[in-house]
Order: sequence, then structure tokens, then C-alpha cells
Amino acid sequence: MQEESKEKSKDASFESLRILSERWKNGTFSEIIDDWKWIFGYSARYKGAIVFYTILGILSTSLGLVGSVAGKYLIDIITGYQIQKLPLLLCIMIGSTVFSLGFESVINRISTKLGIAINNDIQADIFDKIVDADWLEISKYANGDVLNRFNGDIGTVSGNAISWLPTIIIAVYRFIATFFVILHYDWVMALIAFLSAPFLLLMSRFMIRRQREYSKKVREMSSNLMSFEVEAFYNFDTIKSFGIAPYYSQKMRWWQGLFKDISLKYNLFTIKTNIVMSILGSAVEFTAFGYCLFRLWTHDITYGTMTLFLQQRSNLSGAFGNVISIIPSFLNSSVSAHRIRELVELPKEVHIPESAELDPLAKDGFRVQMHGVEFSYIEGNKVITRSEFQAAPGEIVALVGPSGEGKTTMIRLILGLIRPQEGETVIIASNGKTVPMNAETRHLFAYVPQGNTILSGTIAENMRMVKEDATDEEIIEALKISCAWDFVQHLPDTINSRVGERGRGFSEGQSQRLAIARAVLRDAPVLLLDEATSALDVTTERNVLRNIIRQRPNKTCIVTTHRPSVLGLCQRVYRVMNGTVTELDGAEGAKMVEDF
Ligand SMILES: Nc1ncnc2c1ncn2[C@@H]1O[C@H](COP(=O)(O)OP(=O)(O)OP(=O)(O)O)[C@@H](O)[C@H]1O
Repeated sequence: MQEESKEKSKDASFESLRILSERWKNGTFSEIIDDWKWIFGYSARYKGAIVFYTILGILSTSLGLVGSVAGKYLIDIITGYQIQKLPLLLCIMIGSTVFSLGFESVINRISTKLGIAINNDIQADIFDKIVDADWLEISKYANGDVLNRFNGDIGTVSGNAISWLPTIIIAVYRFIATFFVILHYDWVMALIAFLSAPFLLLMSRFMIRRQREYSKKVREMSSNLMSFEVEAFYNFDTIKSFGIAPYYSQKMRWWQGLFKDISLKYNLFTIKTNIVMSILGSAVEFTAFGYCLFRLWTHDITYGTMTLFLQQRSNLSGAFGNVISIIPSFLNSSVSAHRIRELVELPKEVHIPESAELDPLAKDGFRVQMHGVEFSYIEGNKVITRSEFQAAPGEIVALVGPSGEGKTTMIRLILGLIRPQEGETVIIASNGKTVPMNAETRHLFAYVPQGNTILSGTIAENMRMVKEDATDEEIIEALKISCAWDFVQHLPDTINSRVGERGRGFSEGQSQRLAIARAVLRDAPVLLLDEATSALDVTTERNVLRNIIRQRPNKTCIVTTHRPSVLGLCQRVYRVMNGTVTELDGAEGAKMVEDF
């Protein structure tokens, strides 16, 4: 019977342990651990430097202690008039201070170097991962948000990834070493100093959760603010031309207000936490001070020992301060790591290695084909239904139809940026080799999207973006094909003339011709033009398309357009409407031209 009750109480204590650990797990603790495991992946690359950093920190702490003990003896010597030991103690004090300073400077240098290295490492990795993320998933994030995570969050992580472990180790060493030095002279004093320890317990689970919540909210709000700023600056011309600058100015202040509110709430929380900590710290401080005065009054300790005690008590608080202050940065880092991981862990693009087998057949051109394709961005809302499509080498194929019916979606399917939920989108080589569209087939395409895609720099730099080693002659040839040479040849610096961001300094039609020249220079077997000739006059538009096919008779050219002028040049015309892609026969095509 007794055995049974013993067994039961043992079970109960295990049960409460299990519940306790589960509660920790249910909170944010497991998330924090996961986020830090991820950060460790990066810190681990700098193991050697971290160990060196820690050793220097321990040496510097030890020398600080030696200096303090020497200080105690110095005071005792002066108050006891034992002048002969003075030079030795002075040497120890000055030596330990100088070395300690030297070590700290090296630590500072190493931590800065490591911080930059880890920041660059994470940024480079994340950049590659974002570029390789599934298009649909990454396009759910606003540019400003991605930018904020890329700069702000990575900065927070790299600032702490290297330093937090050495800081804790050095602080714990400092605490233990100081405790033993005090214990050596007076155990009661050591006990009082040890009372600082319960401070750590104050960082209860509740506080950790609050801290993490605040940190998360501040980061999110900062992302929202940056998204707003990026969007506003990107659309500066529109804002000005609509005369809505005052509205944007007001909206900017509104976002700033929200950011200020949450930052101040976080700040208040931090102040309250600090007040509680400081009150407790001061209580211990005063107790220690009172005890020292009492022992001095009863002649149990010397002036030197009292100075040592008081100095080391604050050293002990300093060590705690370090550990305590590392907790908020530890939590902030985990929040930032979490936000970066959200991007990193997005599904990747599909890569099909056998796509490389298509490369040697590029000169014969490729057929682009879709069969039974169904696609929806959002479940239940089909944009493309049971659709067939094909474009052969040497053909210009048009996708026409009302706005918002799915022409660009078709281009995205062809590029393999999105994948059909049903059916297949494939590229077929002259020998019959068929590969589904994926990230590895994309280099077989040259794509001119809607909108101005010219970057700041010279015309030649814009061209060499797609072909690094292009000669001036090749660039001029591409400009001639796209009818851009007509105006570039009259510029004072011709191809070395400067272009502003988004083609500033050039007309919309000129920018479009430059964008087409860039695609021509890329010399890919399949050319995709998404409303890329919309700003050109009819004659230029036709000339551009004719030149492209003449230059590379095996090129497959797919254009989306609202303009009838192009249709006469096309071997095939598809109408994208009401979710279906239908090939139009000659009569329907002619009717379509009239309807435009
Ligand atoms: N990233 C996206 N997420 C969700 N829905 C989208 C997305 N992109 C487009 N759509 C929806 O898909 C439909 C087709 O859009 P798409 O851009 O393909 O049309 P379009 O025919 O090219 O239009 P336009 O001629 O105006 O350029 C639209 O209803 C649009 O709202």
C-alpha cells in the first residue's frame, strides 16, 4: 500500500515536470530555440574566432580582478605605511590595466570584423534564397517588407550572433571569479553579493513573452512603414501629377504615429523592467555597503578590503547586467531570425536538371506548348481553364483579349514562374525532347515585361546586364533590330549615354525599344513581349517584329497585345477570355482586328 502511494507521488512529480516543460513549449520558447538554432548555423562558421574572442574576454576579466586586488593591497600599504612594496603593486596595477585595455581593444576589433562578415554572409545567402523562391509565394510580400527584413533584421541578427555566447561565458566567469575573490576575504559579504542572483529569475516566462511580442510588433510596424515609403518614392510622379502629395504626407505621419506608439510602449515596458531590477539591485548594494561600514567600524576589515568588496560587488552587478541585457537582444535576434526564416523557408522554384539537354539544340529553336492547362492564383478562382496553346520556331504568336483576362498569366506559365494545377506547359526541342517549364528552362527565354524595366546607368550597361561580354558592335546591332539606334546614334555619347532610373530621360516608346534591344542581345531562342510595343507607332512596331524574325529565323516569338496592327504579322492568334485560351481562325482574327 505504502509502495503504491510512493509510486503515485513519483508519477505526480513527473507529471508536473512534464506539464511545466509543456507550458514552456506551448509558449514562445520552442520558437526562440528554433530561431537560435538557425542563427547558430551561421555563428558555427566562425567557431575559431568566437573561441579566441572568449579567451581574450576571460583574460581581460582576470586582469581586471588582479588590478582590483592589487588596489586593495595598495590602500592597505598606504594606510599602514609599508612603502617598500609600493613600486611592485603600482607596476601590477598599471600592467593589468594596460593589458586589459589592450585585450578589450582587440575584442572590439574582432567583434566588428565578425559582425560585418556574418552580416555579409547572411545577406548573400538570403539574397540567393529569395531569388530562388517560388514566384507566387515571394510576390505576396511587399518590396519594402522584404527590404526591411533584408537590412534591418539581418543587421540585428548579425549584431548578436557572434557576441552573445562569449558575453554570457565571460559574464559567468566574471561572476564566479569575483564571487571567489570576495569569498576568500569574507563569506558573509560573498553571500550578500550572491543575492543578486535571483534577478535573473525576474526575467520570467511572462516577461520573455511580452518582450518578444513587443519586439515582433516593432519590427512589423517598421516593415509597414518601409513598404509605404518604398511605394511612395517609386510612384513619386503619379503622386505629384494627381496632386495627392498632401494626402501621402498625412499618411506618412499616420504610419509614423503608429510606429511611434508601439516603440514608446516597448520603451515603457523596458523602463518598468529596469526600475524593478534597479530597485532590487540598489537594495543589495546598500546592504553590502552597510555591512562593509559595520565591519570596518568593528575593525574586522581594512580600508583596502572594503574598497575591494564595494568594487567587486559592483563588478558582480555588472556581470549580471551583461547577462540581463543580453536577454532582450537575444529575444530581438530571435524575432528577426524568425522574420528572415519566413523568407528563407518559402518553397523553392522547381529545377529540372535534364533541362540542360535542350541547350545544344538552341539553334534549331523550340516549340512552346500547353495542354489541358488549368491555373488559379487563389483556390476556386480559375484564371485559365482547360487551355491549349502552341508556338513554333519562326512564328510570331499573339495572345489577345480584354484586360485582366490572363495574358500575362499565360506568359508567367510559359516562363515557369507559376505552374499549372492541371495539364502541362512544356518546351519541345527539334529532336522531340520535351521538358516541363521550370527554373532551368528560363534561360532559353528573353522576356520584356510590361512597364519600364530600364535601370539607371549607361545604355551599354543596361545592355550588358544580359550579356556581360557583348561588344559595342553587338550592342549597336541589337539597337538597330529594335529600332532604338534611330535615336541612340544621335545622342552625344551614343551607347555610353546615361539613363535615369526606370528610363528617366527617355520617352516611354524609346525605353520600350531599349528594353527590346536588351532582349534581342540576350539572343534567346524564345522571345516573350508582354505589351512591350504598346508605346510604339504602328510602323516602328511592325519593323521591330520583322527585324527580330529576320535576324533569327528560328526564333519563337510570343507577344501579348491590345493592338490590331501586330495581328497581321502573326502566324497564330489566341484569344484569352473568360478563363479560356482559344485559337482564332483567319475570319475570327480579322473580326478581332475590327473589334479593337
Ligand atoms: N499575383 C497574383 N495574385 C492573384 N491574382 C492575380 C495575380 N496576378 C494576376 N492575378 C489575377 O489574374 C487575372 C489575370 O491577370 P493578368 O495579369 O494575367 O491579365 P492580363 O490579361 O495580362 O491583363 P492586362 O491586359 O490588363 O495586362 C486577373 O483577374 C488578376 O486579378
